[in-house]
Order: sequence, then structure tokens, then C-alpha cells
Amino acid sequence: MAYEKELAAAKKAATLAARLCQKVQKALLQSDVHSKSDKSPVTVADYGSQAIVSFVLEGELPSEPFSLVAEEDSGDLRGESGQETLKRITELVNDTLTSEALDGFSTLTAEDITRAIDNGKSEGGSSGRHWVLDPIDGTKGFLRGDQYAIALALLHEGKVVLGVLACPNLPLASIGSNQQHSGNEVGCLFFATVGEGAYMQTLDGSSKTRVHVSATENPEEASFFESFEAAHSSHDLSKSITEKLGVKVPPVRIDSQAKYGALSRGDGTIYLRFPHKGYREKIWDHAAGCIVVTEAGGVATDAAGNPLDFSKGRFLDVASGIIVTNQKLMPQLLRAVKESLNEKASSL
Ligand SMILES: Nc1ncnc2c1ncn2[C@@H]1O[C@H](COP(=O)(O)O)[C@@H](OP(=O)(O)O)[C@H]1O
Ligand SMILES: [Mg+2]
Ligand SMILES: [Mg+2]
Ligand SMILES: [Mg+2]
Repeated sequence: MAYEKELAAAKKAATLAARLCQKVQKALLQSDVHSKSDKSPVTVADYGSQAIVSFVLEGELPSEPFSLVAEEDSGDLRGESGQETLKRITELVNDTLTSEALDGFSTLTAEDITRAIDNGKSEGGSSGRHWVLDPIDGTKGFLRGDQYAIALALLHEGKVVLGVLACPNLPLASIGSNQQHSGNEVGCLFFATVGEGAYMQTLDGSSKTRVHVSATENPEEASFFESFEAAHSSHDLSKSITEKLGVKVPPVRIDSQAKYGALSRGDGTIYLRFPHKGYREKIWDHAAGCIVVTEAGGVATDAAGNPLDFSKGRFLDVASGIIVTNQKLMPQLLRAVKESLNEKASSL
């Protein structure tokens, strides 16, 4: 199997990072939350997760040059004001890695942590291999105690070849709006390698099953996902699109790439994302989710039907938005999107 050792390393890294995040979410202290210059909340867990993934990948794959494109950097942790936070992150990372009894693990210093975080400054691009990481996707959901994901992907020559999505709060049972909810066990790990299909197992590593997107061709039977945060994706536009399609049920609104995971196992049939004007998508917000859903038989494109291009650096430039569904529904969905976007443009 291609990328076998990379997949094993990625699963290990994402699972360990998820343990750290679970610990922090449980004991979420107000003081863990502070504001980055862009005002998005960043927590100790974001940094800790990024440090763990960076450290584990580099350690597990020593023979390969290591390039990581990741969301966070240690800027705010340097200098006097960041020292207390950096100390907490260092303790958390060490606690997490020690309790997992990693072979030959020796305690990391604060310097090791900032270095591991700053490994994530790579620009990615169309040549060579680059890991792509969102250490906590859905920070707002994480802070609310809702859904979030650790999203890790590998780019090779500009294409996503592997992806892992750890979703610590996602129920193992379906969350679609059409289904009866059964069971309350949570914690899913989705993973996919190009050409090999998509799989889900529990976060503790058991019950591996292959997953497939919904085969629903009839929009009246389809449910759809969108961001919980209306600031991240226009709920009005998705309402207009799904009404045109004939979708009958209300949207399922959850945070993070857990939406791609849920879609990959058929909980719903459509995911719509229409950021407001001026926002530029980042590759770490979609790379892992995109390969998981694609390998499960789905299609992810921009609003004009173009494939997503992860080869252009840290940004993912798309026409108007991102839409995901199964292959049969995509032509209908694209028509509805086009009509709704035209109506919106002519009403301005
Ligand atoms: N104004 C905006 N429009 C669209 N996406 C935004 C946004 N502000 C932040 N985001 C992105 O939306 C992601 C969360 O998506 P979702 O709404 O599906 O949970 C955030 O990831 P982080 O939480 O990793 O920062 C962030 O990158
Ligand atoms: Mg963010
Ligand atoms: Mg994100
Ligand atoms: Mg994030």
C-alpha cells in the first residue's frame, strides 16, 4: 500500500493531539482563551496540538525531509506576555506524550515546543511533499464544547494523497437530520489514502470500517451540512440553494471538518460553504476533509464546479464557495448554486 508509513504516523500524531485537546476541553479554563491579532480565539490546545503533530511526524519519519504547512505560529508565545501560556503548553504536551509511553521519549523544553510549532511555516506548493495541519479546526466549536477536528493531510506534487480527521466529539452513530439517533458513544477517526478508499474507526483505534457517501439521488431525501457560525458561511445562500433543489429537512449545523467526516459515512448528502466576500480559504481547512470525502465516493468542488487546487501555497482560492455531494447529485446541485448566485448578484 502506498504511503503506509506516512498514514500510520499521521494517525498516531492526530490521535495523540486529540488526547491533548480532550484534556483541555474537559478542563477549559477561561484563562486558556486569549485573542490573536485576527481576534479568532486561540487556545493552549491549538498550540499544544500543533506541537504534538509536528513532533510526532518528524520523529516517526526521520528519513524524509519535513515540511509542514500549519495554521498556528509561536509569535504570541514569545516575549514576556507569552511565557505563562508557553509553560502550560509545554506541561500539557509532556503530560500527553509521557502518558502514551512513546519509545525513547525525553521531556521537551519550551524551546522544543516553539520550534515544533514553527515547523509549520512552510509555504507548501506544487513540488515535493508537504504536511498540511489544522491543529484544531472549529476553534469556536471547541470553546463551546461542541464539534472540532484535528485535520492532517499530506500533499505530494500538489495533490492531497492522504488525510486523517480526528473528531473527538463526533458520535459514532449517524448525526444526519433524517436518522434516529442511537447510542451516545463519541470519538471518530477518519482516514483515507489516494485510491485506497476512506475508513472510520473509533479514536481509541477499534472497529475499522470502510465508509461511503450517501447514494441518495433524490434531493427530497437529502439532508445537508453547513457551518454552525453564520459568519463562516452564508446561511441565507444555502437556504436559497437547497430550496431550489427541493431539500425538505433543515440544515445540520456543526463546526469543523467533522462535516466532511459525517458526509463521508452518509449521515447527510450535501455540504455547502459560502464564505462572505473578501474571505480567503486556507488549505488546512479542507485538505484532509476533501480526500476523506472523495475516497468515500463524493465530489468536492468550488461553486463553479472546479476541483479544489491545493498546490498554490497556504491559500485555497475558490470561486464563491465550496460544495460537496455525491457524484449523481452534483450536476443538479451545481445548477441550483448557479441560479442562486445569479439571483443574489442581480439583487445587489
Ligand atoms: N469569516 C470567515 N469566513 C469563512 N471561514 C472562516 C472565517 N473566519 C474563520 N474561518 C474559518 O472557518 C473555520 C471553521 O470552519 P467551520 O465554520 O466549518 O467550523 C476556521 O477554522 P479554525 O477554527 O481552525 O480557525 C477558520 O479558518
Ligand atoms: Mg483559526
Ligand atoms: Mg480551521
Ligand atoms: Mg484551527
